[in-house]
Amino acid sequence: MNIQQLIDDIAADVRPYLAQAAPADYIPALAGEDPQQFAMAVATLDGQLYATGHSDKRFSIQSISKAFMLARVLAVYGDALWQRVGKEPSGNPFNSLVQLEYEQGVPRNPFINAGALVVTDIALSQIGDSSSALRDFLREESAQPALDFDYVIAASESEHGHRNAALAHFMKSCGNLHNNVDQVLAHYFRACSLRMSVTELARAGLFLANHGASPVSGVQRLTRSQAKQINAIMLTCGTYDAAGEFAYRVGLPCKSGVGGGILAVLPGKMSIAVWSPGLDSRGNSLASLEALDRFTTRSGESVF
Ligand SMILES: NC(=O)CC[C@H](N)C(=O)O
Repeated sequence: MNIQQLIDDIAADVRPYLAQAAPADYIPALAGEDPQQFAMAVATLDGQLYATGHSDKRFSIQSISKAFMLARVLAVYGDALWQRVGKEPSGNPFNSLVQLEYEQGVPRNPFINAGALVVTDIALSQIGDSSSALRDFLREESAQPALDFDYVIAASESEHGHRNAALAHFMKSCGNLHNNVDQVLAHYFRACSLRMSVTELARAGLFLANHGASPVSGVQRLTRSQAKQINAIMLTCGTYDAAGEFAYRVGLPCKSGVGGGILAVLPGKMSIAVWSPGLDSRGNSLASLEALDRFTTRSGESVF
């Protein structure tokens, strides 16, 4: 398979979709991204890196940070995590409040916002400065020491983050947040604001493709079994209430973010990152989904 040719063709094919979607506007600092941008990168376990489009442009990774934060917390805290958050698909939007009250403040999974707030809370208790630890982790895993937060985006989200604050306060009232609510929210928003390019993201995802062992840093980040667990949760919950459609069309564990990025993992082979800021109605990048669908369909590669 000629991966470079394939992703160049895909970049051309998805161009019509770029005009059909708009960036997230509930975080005002994200709304200004030009929706005509598209980038895709593939990092393989045999050390190759392929890229097309605006592949050096850094964007806000938003909820893709949830996959890395979960990896950090699972590594240090282990299965005790699952007493505080579930691992079932929610079937609801990522910022939904309604299920949380029925289920006594225990979020369905770590990839909806409520679940990520709990994971952040555990990270604060176990690791300390959870957002800086995540930034340092991603600097190592992308071999890019200059990666950083976007403080403007973090502040914009903090100012408008009333839903996340509602989720966090509700969970605090149920006893499922142990740290100060404002502190948890600040670390969560900062982690979401991290800026990375698709090439950096594809490289950073390689430890998930390589059964927990990072070919970039040389560190065993997760056990083989934990890497399988995270990939499984990405497949079933990583794209919220579109996880069924992603499994059907793409057939890879994926984690999306409202910045327009999606990280996809083909265990044993490669990590793929796609970015285009325009979102569909469920908060996933429209062109990135189209690109991943074409990638697995044309290459015949998927977990199925
Ligand atoms: N799906 C997302 O990327 C959501 C992340 C965003 N920071 C939020 O909390 O709303």
